[in-house]
Amino acid sequence: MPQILSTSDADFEARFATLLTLKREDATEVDDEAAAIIADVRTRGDAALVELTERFDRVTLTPGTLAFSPDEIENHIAQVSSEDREALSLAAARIRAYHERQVPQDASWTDPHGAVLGWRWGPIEAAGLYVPGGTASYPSSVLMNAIPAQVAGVKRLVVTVPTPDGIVNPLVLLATRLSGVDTVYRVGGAQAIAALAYGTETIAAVDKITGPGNAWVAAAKRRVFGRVGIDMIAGPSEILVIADKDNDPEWIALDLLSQAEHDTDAQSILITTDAGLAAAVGQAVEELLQTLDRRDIAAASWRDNGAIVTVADLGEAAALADQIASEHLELCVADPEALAANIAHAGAMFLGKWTPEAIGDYVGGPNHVLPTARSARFSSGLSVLDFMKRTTMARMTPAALAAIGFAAERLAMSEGLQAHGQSVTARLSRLNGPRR
Ligand SMILES: NC(=O)c1ccc[n+]([C@@H]2O[C@H](COP(=O)([O-])OP(=O)(O)OC[C@H]3O[C@@H](n4cnc5c(N)ncnc54)[C@H](O)[C@@H]3O)[C@@H](O)[C@H]2O)c1
Ligand SMILES: N[C@H](CO)Cc1c[nH]c[nH+]1
Ligand SMILES: [Zn+2]
Repeated sequence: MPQILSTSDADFEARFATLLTLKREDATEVDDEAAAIIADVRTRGDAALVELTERFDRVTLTPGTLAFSPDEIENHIAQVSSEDREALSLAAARIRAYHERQVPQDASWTDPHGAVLGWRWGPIEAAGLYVPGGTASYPSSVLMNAIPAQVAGVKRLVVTVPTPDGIVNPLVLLATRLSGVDTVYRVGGAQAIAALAYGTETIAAVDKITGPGNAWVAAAKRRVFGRVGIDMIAGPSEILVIADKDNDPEWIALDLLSQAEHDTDAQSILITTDAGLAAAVGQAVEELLQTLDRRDIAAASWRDNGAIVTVADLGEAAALADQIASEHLELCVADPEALAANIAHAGAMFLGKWTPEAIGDYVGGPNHVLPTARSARFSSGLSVLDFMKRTTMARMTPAALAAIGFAAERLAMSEGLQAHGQSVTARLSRLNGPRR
């Protein structure tokens, strides 16, 4: 059974606080396991990758077969049906059009003293894109990672993807072709993150790692941050649906299950103002669960991490939503824009009952690599900006230096940093002659 809560319950606060801690995403044991895997890959490189891939994905590789060869890629792609090609191309086109609007502008201006100031944007050089593949395959995640990177102008794009039992979805490889990926490595989990961060004999280290994954992937990304950049913590999926009484319980139940079926560590929560809808959705979830191929995963996620919360009004719902800061937030209410205006924290919002979260997973256009485990309180979904850096620019003229340099001298003196101050003084002296 999922958690059944009401804000009118005497123990609501305590139970809600527990709900916020249910996900295993940052559990200590997962973190310890990820740390051990990273240390192993750092020490033993390819040999560790080969061994860990055999242990976790049941695939026997050699350093020479860690990467898909161009011929293998072509042979897999040849199997893709025209219907699947068309669907993937439509998704790619919409994702590209959305992300092209994110390209930032350089800026440059002359201030009143004549100093030229501004900033310049440029791409990072090499990105490692993690594409999950442990229990499901994610061609859509290839597009969501690689298209913003390509739009940003990243020079080297590599993908790592686990291939359990040696199986790869050919659409994953087609997606890499559609989005400018240079190399695809069949490695997953914390070991893939370690290889991208530290490099091995075969896999060259990258500057930044992006992409979603399970709890081990998320923990590994946390750990390698600093050695390389990371986009965010994009761990096991989450959905929060806020619904009023005018909803079809089956639609809401399917939306909750759409994220529960990703992972036993996923989390699906319904907040509703209507007790009748709460009960009907609870029942619909139980019935629909039985029809899903991935019912074992979805049932475990719903049972262990799921919740149905009844609230007095949408104001209460908004306040709880900000605390949950869910990866996905569906607003199935009469005036979703008004409710959205009251909520600050969510990875992505889906407005109105005709916008199922799954549209955002595939073809909406916005990115589906999104912050989880409450990190939407301080981070955003993947974008072109994640693959770019901003460098500030400043050019002083003698007049500008003469006008503002004295303040730098004073501040340097107060910090006790003599060379700083003198680097300004030396120039001012040239302008004005030595000062007494
Ligand atoms: N937040 C997002 O933006 C987003 C987007 C898409 C998918 N996801 C999430 O991605 C995840 C995909 O998970 P997945 O498992 O299918 O694929 P995955 O590729 O993330 O993980 C598979 C790998 O996990 C490692 N692993 C599994 N069990 C382990 C263990 N006991 N110890 C150490 N390592 C272990 C293995 O190396 C395996 O190759 C799901 O949680 C899904 O919800 C999140
Ligand atoms: N819902 C996932 C993000 O949490 C993304 C995805 C890809 N395919 C299906 N779903
Ligand atoms: Zn999904």
